[in-house]
Amino acid sequence: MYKEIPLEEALAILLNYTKPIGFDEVDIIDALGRVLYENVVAGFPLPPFDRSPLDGYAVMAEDTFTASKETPVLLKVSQNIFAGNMPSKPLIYGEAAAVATGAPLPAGTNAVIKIEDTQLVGDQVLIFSPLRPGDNYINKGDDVLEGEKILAKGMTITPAVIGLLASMGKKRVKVFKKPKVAVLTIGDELVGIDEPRLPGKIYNSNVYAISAQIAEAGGRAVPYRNTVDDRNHIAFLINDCLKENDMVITTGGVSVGKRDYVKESIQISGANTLFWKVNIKPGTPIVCGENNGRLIIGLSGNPAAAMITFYMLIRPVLQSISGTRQVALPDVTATMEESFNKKSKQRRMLRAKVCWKNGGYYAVPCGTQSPGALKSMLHCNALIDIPGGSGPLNIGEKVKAILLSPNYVS
Ligand SMILES: Nc1nc2c(c(=O)[nH]1)N[C@H]1C(S)=C(S)[C@@H](COP(=O)(O)OP(=O)(O)OC[C@H]3O[C@@H](n4cnc5c(N)ncnc54)[C@H](O)[C@@H]3O)O[C@H]1N2
Ligand code: MOO
Repeated sequence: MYKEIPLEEALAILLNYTKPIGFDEVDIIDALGRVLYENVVAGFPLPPFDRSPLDGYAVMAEDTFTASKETPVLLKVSQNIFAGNMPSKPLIYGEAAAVATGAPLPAGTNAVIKIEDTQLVGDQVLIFSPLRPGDNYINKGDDVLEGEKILAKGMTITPAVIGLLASMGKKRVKVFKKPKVAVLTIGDELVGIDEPRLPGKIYNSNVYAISAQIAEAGGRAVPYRNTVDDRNHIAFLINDCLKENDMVITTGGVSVGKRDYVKESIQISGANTLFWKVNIKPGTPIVCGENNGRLIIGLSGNPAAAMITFYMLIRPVLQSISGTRQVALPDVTATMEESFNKKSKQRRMLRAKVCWKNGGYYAVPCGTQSPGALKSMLHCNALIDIPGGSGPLNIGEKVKAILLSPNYVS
């Protein structure tokens, strides 16, 4: 006999099985969205030399103190330095060096004047405005110091991280290995999207939606062809999947129907059952087993229920295995903009659209809340976490809204 357990307890059980599984070394161009497995210390400063931020003239500011439009200062142009070239000699009083944006500055320079405030006359230049030491001068190490720890293990790789790695001359980077997750969809009624859909049959959408959620959570989905309701065959497939993958997710066949075999198949496969049923609606009959530290998680076949329990229970597990530091989804207090008329005997995750307006978050339930209604997930960017035993929600009521992704809130 299994006891329905709270969501937090189920998550705590699963998080015991989230040891990272090593690292991959990838080209930085392929590293976007991955999680850094190494600390990165700057081997040299950025910029690596004192440089000009402007096209203009490198000068000694002291030479320009008296310069004005009416009484310009005349300096000899001693050299031309383009970006990528080194100065041929140091600067001395009375001289200027023509410099391009990004060019290294010659020793002796302490300021740069932009070309618009000068006029070239033969091999001399008229300076029309005064400079202070340090004006338009970028010091070596202005951005990054040599020996500075610029990137830390556990950071998600963003375009800026990739840029920094490249500016350090790093072509390859160590990233947490993505867990390989097998997706096994179960049900006599299922057909693949490349097969004819005979009467009574439905297309297998879970394999696609769940695989996409796995990718979004930092895993590598390994979709299997849907399988029929056969307890021994499901047990065989679970074991087969475990040979090649770090985790198995199944959908369908977890409730109390005559052909709901997943609980039994987990046992036949030799795995230990960790729990069956979590106090959350939709998705209550979720079942979880473990074999040699690898999880087998059986989700409801109902497409919306499966997606919601994935967000609440599997996403944090995959993120944790793939090295991401922030595991919990953020939640905000939102005001109900429409009512929700049902009572919630069990804890309920209500699909909703949350938006920010007039200085606060507002929530509108997303249409039908039936566990099989997939379209209601379309505009859903949040789940309203309604405690068990709650009455209907009224307009204006404050609720806890779990944001599925901050990027989804408009
Ligand atoms: N007598 C009871 N019946 C049910 C109970 C209960 O407590 N007593 N629990 C209900 C709850 S809650 C849920 S949730 C569902 C869970 O059902 P199963 O996980 O066993 O899923 P199935 O029956 O296999 O399928 C449910 C539904 O989803 C469709 N489905 C299944 N797989 C897919 C797929 N890959 N792609 C798209 N759609 C899929 C399936 O055809 C069914 O319509 O049980 C309740 N019943
Ligand atoms: O738990 Mo289920 O409410 O039908 O998805």
